[in-house]
Amino acid sequence: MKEKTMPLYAPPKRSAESSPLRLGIVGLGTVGVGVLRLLEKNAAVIAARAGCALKVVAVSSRDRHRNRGVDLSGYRWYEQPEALVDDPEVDVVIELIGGAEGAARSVVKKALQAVKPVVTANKALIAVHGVELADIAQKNSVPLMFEAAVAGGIPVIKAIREGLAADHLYWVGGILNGTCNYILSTMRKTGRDFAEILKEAQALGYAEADPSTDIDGIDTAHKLCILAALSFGMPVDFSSIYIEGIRHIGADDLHFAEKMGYRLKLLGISCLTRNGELEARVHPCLVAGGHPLGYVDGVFNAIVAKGDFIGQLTLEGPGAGAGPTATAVVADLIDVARGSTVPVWGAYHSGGSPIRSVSRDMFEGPYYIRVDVNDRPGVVADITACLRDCGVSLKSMLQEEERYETEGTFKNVPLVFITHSTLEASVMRAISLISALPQVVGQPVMIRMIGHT
Ligand SMILES: NC(=O)C1=CN([C@@H]2O[C@H](COP(=O)(O)OP(=O)(O)OC[C@H]3O[C@@H](n4cnc5c(N)ncnc54)[C@H](OP(=O)(O)O)[C@@H]3O)[C@@H](O)[C@H]2O)C=CC1
Ligand SMILES: N[C@@H](CCO)C(=O)O
Repeated sequence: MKEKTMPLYAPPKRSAESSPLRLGIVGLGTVGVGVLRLLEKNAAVIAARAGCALKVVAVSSRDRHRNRGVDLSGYRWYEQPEALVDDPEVDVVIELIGGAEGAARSVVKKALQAVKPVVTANKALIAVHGVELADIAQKNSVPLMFEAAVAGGIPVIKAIREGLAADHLYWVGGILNGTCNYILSTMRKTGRDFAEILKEAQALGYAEADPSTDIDGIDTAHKLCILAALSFGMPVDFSSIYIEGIRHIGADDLHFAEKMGYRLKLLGISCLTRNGELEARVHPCLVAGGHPLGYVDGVFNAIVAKGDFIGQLTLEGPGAGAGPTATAVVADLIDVARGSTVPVWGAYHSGGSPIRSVSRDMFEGPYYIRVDVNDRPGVVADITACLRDCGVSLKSMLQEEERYETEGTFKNVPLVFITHSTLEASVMRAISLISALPQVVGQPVMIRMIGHT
């Protein structure tokens, strides 16, 4: 057995048992203000569970004069978030700025180097610089906590790192971005426009400062990177994760998916392959009816974990927004106050390079392929010949009544094919042959699928 490399963490020193744990918050946006409100409203229950009061003493944000709807007069204000770390009365630093670089990174690094516990909701930072930060935290025996970084209010990090600590997990993934799930499920239910629904998600405080981070799948990949690291006990190289967002998803594909008994979700999926390699990917995915992820709608997130002894476990709840995210941040603060901590990646190990995901050629599963064609005799035979030549087996096919404009005497119609489980490399080859057929209009659309379990 490997020697444990991380000494036990001692709770931050307070002047007396009864004295409060003193907090400094950098970033007073959706989550920062949510944390202030929660700490104030639930102060008594939080103190009872933490063993001491949690008291905010200092804050920092960009604009001192912005009305945030909360009274900040009782806190010391820092123009520079790094200066807050130097405040000797700040026991714990709470980073709620966001972003993998800039002030968020320098504040967290500085706090850990100063042996001040850090609580953050910043998945970008942990996914991209987690290895470096975890090394500092472990070297200094200081907690680096990030429950809020994955799936907002769902305590998934605690569940995986502590609740499932005894099991060998081999699959973990799910719906990890509230904004995308809100957009896709609202589009499906209302038929409304993508851009309009995105604006709504922004107004509700779900979206990242730059919402392309959400809709291009990057936020999901950040969270997946953290989940995979915790599930498989070692850091994951973020740059190796395959990422595809939801910009290209149109009403047609939502319609066909529904008609064929599937729901379209943006999923983050990570698993160990038959060869024991890591597979980590983010992409829109058709989920079969009856699958636990199929009916998770709106801003809700859900995570499925599979392990040798647990079997399959699903956690579902609000994945974004001020209230849910604040509960995760404050739960971490309570752990810090109690002096309880766990190794950052869930296992005591001596470090090592982050593991990389296999490439997309190796992905395996069923696929949905939509091809818009000029409806001439033999077109289906030509397409299925391409699939046959690439070793791709068909499970089902759908052709609706023609709905497209006429072109000459033949109409353009969408054909939808669902394949049996197959290698992505074969599907990509087949699609490139299909797109070269003269009857094919535009580019075929390919969407990955997962089955019932
Ligand atoms: N919103 C959500 O539902 C969730 C968010 N998160 C994560 O929580 C973190 C915060 O997100 P959220 O509250 O939504 O973000 P917001 O954009 O609402 O707030 C960010 C805050 O950081 C402040 N800020 C930005 N740059 C600096 C800087 N250089 N120095 C000091 N303060 C700065 C801003 O200041 P000012 O207000 O003065 O402009 C603002 O108050 C992010 O890491 C995000 O990914 C995690 C889970 C859910
Ligand atoms: N922008 C993120 C916030 C929660 O991490 C989301 O929509 O899920």
